[in-house]
Amino acid sequence: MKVTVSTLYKLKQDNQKISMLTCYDSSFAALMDQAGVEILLVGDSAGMVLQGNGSTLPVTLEEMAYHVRCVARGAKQALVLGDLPFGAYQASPAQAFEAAAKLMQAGAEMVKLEGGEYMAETVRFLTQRGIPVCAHIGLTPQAVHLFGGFKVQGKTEAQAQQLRRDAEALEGAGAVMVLMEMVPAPLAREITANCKVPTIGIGAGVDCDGQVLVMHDMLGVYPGKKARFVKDFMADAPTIQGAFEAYVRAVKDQTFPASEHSF
Ligand SMILES: Nc1nc(=O)c2c([nH]1)NC[C@@H]1CN(c3ccc(C(=O)N[C@@H](CCC(=O)O)C(=O)O)cc3)CN21
Ligand SMILES: CC(C)C(=O)C(=O)O
Ligand SMILES: [Mg+2]
Repeated sequence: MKVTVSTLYKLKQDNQKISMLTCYDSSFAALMDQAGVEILLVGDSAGMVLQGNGSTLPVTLEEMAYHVRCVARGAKQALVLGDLPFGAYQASPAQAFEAAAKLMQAGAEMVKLEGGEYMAETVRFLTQRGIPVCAHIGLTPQAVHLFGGFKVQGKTEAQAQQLRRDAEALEGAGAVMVLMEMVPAPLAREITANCKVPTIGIGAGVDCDGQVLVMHDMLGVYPGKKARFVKDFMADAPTIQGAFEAYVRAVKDQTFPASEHSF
């Protein structure tokens, strides 16, 4: 059955975990779709794992639209989530709408943007105009140069309080999903409990409503530094299809992420 926003709400209600992987092309999209991955995130991580840059900042909206078109052709059941790239949405709600519309026309069924409370106005602008939005909080990689590296967020009580406010404001503005990256597990658990919409974690512990990994990381083919939250599912799988299936199983039965993958 086609995965929709309602499917995701129902999974949260029923305490069933949601699996998400990044995907950039049609062949992998078909394999992930077959393996039962509910959401294919066309991530701006493409700038790192496909293009070889040291950050996600060089990725353009046109490049993202191209990958969304590729993935949308391979995805039959999975929901296609398109990442808005750096510089395409931060200037104003109107700029964000134009960029989001391009990804929706390319085949995205939801868009993701990075930022906390300060992006609530933009989230409201998009959702009021028919575009489902996933809000990405915690470590927002497009702000890597402000953070001074890909580091855990929300470690001090003041930062934790800000993250709680971020999730609340974005949900209040109409975000249909909240993604938390590099957030201490107990804080992500608390935010998830207080969120009506599903939360997805990466380096945010096992108690989020779902998990996401970058495909190249979980297949063990990314040559860069391996973050703590990464597990190589290819290590114990006979095929790539098997690795995708093992990932979905591990997310569903909550054996991934383990404490060694969490902060
Ligand atoms: N291949 C890949 N995987 C990703 O998960 C990913 C990307 N690229 N590109 C965009 C962002 C950047 N991300 C990253 C990149 C590195 C770390 C990392 O090395 N973290 C260390 C330091 C932790 C700390 O100092 O707080 C770690 O041990 O996890 C984390 C997230 C997550 N995203
Ligand atoms: C790491 C995930 C959440 C992402 O935003 C991406 O792959 O671009
Ligand atoms: Mg991204």
